[in-house]
Formats: sequence, structure tokens, C-alpha cells
Amino acid sequence: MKLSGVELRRVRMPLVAPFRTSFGTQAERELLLVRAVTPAGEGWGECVAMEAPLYSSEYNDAAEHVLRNHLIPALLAAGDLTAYKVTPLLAKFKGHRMAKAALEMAVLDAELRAHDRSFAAELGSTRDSVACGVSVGIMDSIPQLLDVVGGYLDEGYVRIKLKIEPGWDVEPVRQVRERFGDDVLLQVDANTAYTLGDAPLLSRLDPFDLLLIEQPLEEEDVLGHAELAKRIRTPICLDESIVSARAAADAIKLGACQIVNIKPGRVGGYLEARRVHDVCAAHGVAVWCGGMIETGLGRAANVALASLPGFTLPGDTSASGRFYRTDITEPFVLDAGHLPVPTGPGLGVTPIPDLLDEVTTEKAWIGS
Ligand SMILES: CSCC[C@@H](NC(=O)CCC(=O)O)C(=O)O
Ligand SMILES: [Mg+2]
Repeated sequence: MKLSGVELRRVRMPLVAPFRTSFGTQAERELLLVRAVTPAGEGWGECVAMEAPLYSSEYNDAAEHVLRNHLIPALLAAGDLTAYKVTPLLAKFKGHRMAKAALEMAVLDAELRAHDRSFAAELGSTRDSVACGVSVGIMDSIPQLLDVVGGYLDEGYVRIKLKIEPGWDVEPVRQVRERFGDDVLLQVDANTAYTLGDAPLLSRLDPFDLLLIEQPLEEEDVLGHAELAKRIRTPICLDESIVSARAAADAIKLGACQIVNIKPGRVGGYLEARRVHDVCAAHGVAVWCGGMIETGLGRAANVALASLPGFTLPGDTSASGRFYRTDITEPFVLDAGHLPVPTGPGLGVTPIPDLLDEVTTEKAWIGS
């Protein structure tokens, strides 16, 4: 199919509550949406970069700039286009995986809608719903944390993930275990906040039977994670370090991780995310679907991805209401701790025009 043009939208959505991680606190989500227009119809993509380069080197202004000036023009010039051609066509541009992922997602959505085929069918889904975990930010106090965790368990979430950082790690985990027991599936995410020298501290998490500790060290310290894995019992899961299927294979071979958090935006798209899934499955490594506070668009695609066979751990595929009072699509609502896998063509969801316009701060058209 031919790409007629692409609309870029900057969107700003308030969060229901501030979300604090080891790299900062967010009270709203600024993000970039991509609408790919073809003669056969249109498709939507969501860029998961943040307002500032705090999670990774990407951020919204840079994603918009590289899309507008390099990535979209390359696809406009390509003539006949399919989603599977996007990565090879954009390979000459280094990095910018989240920007590339958003563009590929929009082209894939347009193509699948035109063929009346769902993301789930295309990716290789084997389930019609996925078990959902929830990510809990760093709180002002332990009592506040326990209230929030209790609320999510009452809502039916099947797994709790606690954000940690030096000074907020062992004690919150101990208190959650004491209040809610040993049967709750519990894990922690450090977002690179520790160093190998913290191994003795991190080993104090071992008695709490955590599913995993996510990205304790900085993203480039793969060998450090391999060494840490020898010093603590809690399984190590990598997030920020895994930027491609090749990076996953290397990290697994080096013993740097026993579990992988897959985020399509971080690895350059849903097609590469499936390759990461396949590489991990080949090594017997469990994966789960991470989250980047997506709108219902990215959430729909993530739930489809999370229904592949190797996704054996609950992901951060929470309901729309975890972060947003009003989503820009029909909201994803938890049902007995699960979300249904969208079955409609493409993403299976589309933005609700009035709601999207309410949160749109800028629009730009690139194309004919
Ligand atoms: C937008 S930054 C959030 C990154 C963080 N994501 C979450 O904690 C899950 C957020 C979600 O549920 O969408 C992670 O490192 O895993
Ligand atoms: Mg993480």
C-alpha cells in the first residue's frame, strides 16, 4: 500500500494520581500519537517516549523531530509499503526505537484493518484474555502504600509491582508481605537506581519470595547484572537493557537476566517485540509485557502481545482507570483480574474523536 501522509498529535492527559519512580514523579502523561493515512484506510500508533529523557534517551520533542524530518519522509518516498518493510526502510537511521515503533504500529494498524485482521491474530495470540498486574509507585508513607496495594488487590489485580529506590526498598516489601501474606504475586522495579555495590542490600529482599527484581542496575551494565545474579537469589528481570532481540539473546547468554520485560516501544516495534518473545522462548526465559502508561491504543496492542504463549507472567497491562479518569478509547476494564484481547481489525480500538481533541495540544500533517 502507498502511504499518503502521517498526522502527528501531541497529547497531554492528567493521571489520576502522581506516579513516582526512582527517576522522578509524573502527574500527567504527555505523548505523541501517529495516524498513518493510506488509500486503503488509516492506522494509529503511540510513541511511548516521555516528556524528558529520564527512562531512556528518547523524549517526545526528539521523537517528533526525527519522525517529521527523517522517518516519515523515508516511508513517503518508499512507494509500496507494508508494516514488515518499515524496520528495514528505517534501519539506516540510528536509534530512536520508540519513534520508529510508533510509526510501524500505525502502518501495521492500517494494513491489518484493510485486511480485516487483528493485532492478536497477526502476532500469534493463543489466549482471549490476559492476567493483569499493576505497577505501584513510590509513596509518601508505608500506610499510604498499604492502602493503595489493598485497593488494587480488591480490584482483582493478580500481581503487584512495587517501584523501589535506595531508602524505599526492603521495608515497603516487608510491610506488604506482612499485611497481605506470602501468596500475593509480588515483584519490584528499581529503574536502574542501584549499583553492584548494593548487592548486600538487595540480597535482603531474598527472604520475601519476590517473582523478580526488575532492572536494578543501569541499562548498559549487563555484566554487572550477571555478577549481581550470583550474589542474590531473587531472579533478575531486565527492562531498560533489552533494546532488541539481539540484546535479549546476549543478556541471557551472559547470565544477566532470568526473566525479560518486553516493551514494544523500547525494542523498536511490535514485530521486534515478537522476535524478543521468540528468542526468550528459545532459551526457556519467561517474559511479560511491560507498560509505559499507554492510552487505550497502546494498551490494546500490548494486551494482544501479552496473549502470546511465552508471556507466562502477569504484565503491567492494567486497566485504563489505573492511570486515566478518561481514556481516549473505550476504556479497558478489569474483569476478574483479566483484560480481554481485542478481536477487531487492527488494534480493535480507535480514538473517540471528541475525547482525543480534548487532550490534543498540537497537530501536524506530513505528506501529500
Ligand atoms: C512511563 S515510565 C514507566 C516505566 C515503568 N513502567 C511501569 O512501571 C508500568 C507503567 C504502566 O503500567 O503502564 C517501568 O520501568 O516498567
Ligand atoms: Mg521497568
